[in-house]
Parts: sequence; C-alpha cells; structure tokens
Amino acid sequence: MTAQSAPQAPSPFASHALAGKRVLVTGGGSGLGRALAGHLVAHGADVHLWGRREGMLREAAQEAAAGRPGSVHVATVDIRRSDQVDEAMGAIWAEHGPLTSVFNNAGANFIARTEDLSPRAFEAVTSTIMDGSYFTSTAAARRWIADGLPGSILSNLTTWVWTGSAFVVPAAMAKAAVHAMTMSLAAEWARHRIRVNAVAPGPIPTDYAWAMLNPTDKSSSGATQTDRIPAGRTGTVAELAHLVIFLLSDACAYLTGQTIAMDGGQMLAGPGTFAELAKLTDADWAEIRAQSKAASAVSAAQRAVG
Ligand SMILES: CCCCC/C=C/C(=O)SCCNC(=O)CCNC(=O)[C@H](O)C(C)(C)COP(=O)(O)OP(=O)(O)OC[C@H]1O[C@@H](n2cnc3c(N)ncnc32)[C@H](O)[C@@H]1OP(=O)(O)O
Ligand SMILES: NC(=O)C1=CN([C@@H]2O[C@H](COP(=O)(O)OP(=O)(O)OC[C@H]3O[C@@H](n4cnc5c(N)ncnc54)[C@H](OP(=O)(O)O)[C@@H]3O)[C@@H](O)[C@H]2O)C=CC1
Repeated sequence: MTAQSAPQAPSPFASHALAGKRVLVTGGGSGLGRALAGHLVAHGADVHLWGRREGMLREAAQEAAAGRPGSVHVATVDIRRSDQVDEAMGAIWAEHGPLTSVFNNAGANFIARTEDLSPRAFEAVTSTIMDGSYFTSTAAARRWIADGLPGSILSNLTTWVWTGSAFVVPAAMAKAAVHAMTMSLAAEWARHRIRVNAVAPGPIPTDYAWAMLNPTDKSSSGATQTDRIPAGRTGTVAELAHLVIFLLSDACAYLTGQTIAMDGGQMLAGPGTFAELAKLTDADWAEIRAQSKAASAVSAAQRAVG
C-alpha cells in the first residue's frame, strides 16, 4: 500500500460552534490535548488545561489563546489524586464559573512485556487513565447535578477497548474500563442532562506517545505504522478536533454512551481479514480470477450428470 498524504481538513463548523462552552482538557500541556485546545478556542470555547508540568501548560495556553487572549487557563493537577482534582475543580467553579464540558485526555503508556511489569508500573498507567478519568468526571458531574446544570463528558480512548492489545496491557485494560464508565454513566446521568461519550482515534503521531510506543526501529509495529491502515495514512489533529467539537457541541444533544472510532479502518483490517489484499495489482487480480474460475470449472465438471 502506498502512503497517502493527509488532506487539508477545513473546519465544517462555524467559529461560534462552541460559544459559551467552558471545556476542561486534561493532559493539555502536550500532544493531542495541546493541539486540540487551539481548535476549541477557534470555535468559541474557553479552555482549562490540566497537567503536571507547569511550564509546558503555560506554553500550551499561550499558543492556544493566541487568537483570543484570556481564553485559556491552566492548573497543575495530578489527576491520580482525587484531592487535587476536587480542589482544582472547585477553583474553576469559584474563579471562572461552571464548566460545560470535560475532555478526559491525559494518558500514560509504554510498551513492555507484561511479565516484566512491576506493580508500580501497572499502577502508573492504570491510575492515570482509569482513576484520573473517574475522579475528573465525577468532580465535574457532582457540581453539575448540585447546580441543576447540563454537562458533557468526553474521553480519549483507543480501539484497544474492542480488540485489546498485546504489550500495552495496563493501558488497554484501563481504557476498556473508561469505555465501560462511558456506557454506564450515560444511562445513569441522562436524567441530569449529562452526556457521556468517547472517541477512539487510531494513530496520530505525537512526540511523547511515539517515544513510548515506537522507541526503536525494532519495536515499530502495525499499531503505529501506516502500511496496515486501509486509509494509507495516520490521522490528523484537525480531524480529531472536528469530531470532538461536534461531540461537545449542542448539535448532538441526544448522542450519549457512544465510543466512536476514527482510525482510517485500522481496527477492521486485522490479520484475520483479507484487508492486506489492497496491495495487489490488476494483473494479480486477473490471475486470481483465472485460477479460481479454473478451480470452479473442474468442480462443476465433476458435478455434471448425464
Ligand atoms: C493505535 C495507537 C494508539 C495509541 C494509544 C495510546 C497512546 C498513549 O496513551 S501514549 C501516552 C504517552 N504519554 C505518556 O505516557 C505521558 C505520561 N507518562 C509518564 O508520566 C511516564 O512515562 C510513566 C507512564 C512511566 C509514569 O511516570 P511516573 O508516574 O513518574 O512513574 P515512574 O517513572 O516513577 O515509574 C513508575 C513505575 O513504572 C516503571 N516503568 C516506567 N517506564 C517503564 C518501562 N518503559 N517499562 C517498564 N516499566 C517502566 C518504573 O520502573 C516504575 O516502577 P518501579 O521500578 O517498580 O518503581
Ligand atoms: N497519539 C495517538 O496516536 C493516540 C493517543 N490517544 C490518547 O490521547 C491522549 C493524549 O495522548 P498524546 O497526546 O499522544 O500523548 P502525550 O503524552 O503528549 O499526552 C499525555 C498527557 O497526559 C498528561 N498526564 C499524564 N499523567 C498525568 C497525570 N497523572 N495528571 C495529569 N496529567 C497527566 C501529560 O502531561 P504531564 O506529564 O505534564 O502530566 C501529557 O500532557 C492519551 O490518552 C492517549 O491514550 C489515543 C489514541 C491514539
């Protein structure tokens, strides 16, 4: 398969699609969270970025707020700590007003043989993804419910919630738990007008993720490479941003409990399917057709009677 270049993807949304929204992005200092923040601001949202590295958060805020100074705020929060999450959530409500939306984006991951993982290694990954998403979601939702306000929770998952994945087992387990949280809370909190959804992107190269998942030439695998993706390329931040903007907007108030994959068909092109045949030429297909027709003719002749 030849690698495709990513198309320019202009936003299909008006610049006020998220006007009046106040969105918390966890893990907003780097990678996808940082890049998404700029798209949210460009569509009218005010944004709060959480992470553990203050310098990086400040840089990210400056970048994202370039078009609308004052629209991005930051706080250093370790989302594995429920006390820090609750205090920082209280500060947003007190100093800026209620959030309208939470994007559970912070993640932790690295490739390793599962038998080599220490209990601390397992917990470093699972507590960030699972505990962090739960603490952040509930800290916002308790306030929405108490104030009688609607809200929207969106989590950044992976297609491993359906397939699992070898060599990233703690992350696959924890993301699957957040997928279960998404379905469960959607049903529990719909009566409070709180929607709970998730996105499951395929690979979108970012510095830290690739250092963790693709550290050496030998460790390169289908998960991070384009040659096994039917679309022939990785995804782009703009494409992810457009899905996120739609899900956080009021355009889909009836949509809840869903995890939406956006991976160029990667998950469906597993080794148990014939998806790899996309690389065959017209001549290959002519030969295949001739061979299978010949086999059919033999079998038809053997079946003929009289
Ligand atoms: C189709 C493509 C889909 C891609 C989907 C998903 C991608 C991602 O999520 S990529 C996200 C990548 N970004 C991050 O991971 C950012 C946050 N990461 C971190 O903070 C660190 O990398 C962390 C995960 C290692 C956690 O850091 P910290 O909490 O500071 O923990 P420690 O450094 O103290 O380590 C705890 C524990 O883990 C062991 N450990 C660390 N790295 C490895 C490794 N590569 N292999 C095995 N074990 C590791 C470390 O040794 C500690 O254990 P003990 O030695 O028992 O104390
Ligand atoms: N890139 C990709 O191809 C894909 C990524 N994803 C998901 O997207 C999300 C972002 O990944 P990506 O941008 O690539 O990677 P990054 O490593 O750049 O982003 C992870 C972010 O999480 C923050 N974080 C980690 N631990 C904590 C914590 N305990 N408390 C607060 N913040 C924390 C990190 O900041 P700090 O260290 O400063 O705290 C960092 O900013 C992840 O959930 C990942 O699983 C999903 C599918 C594909």
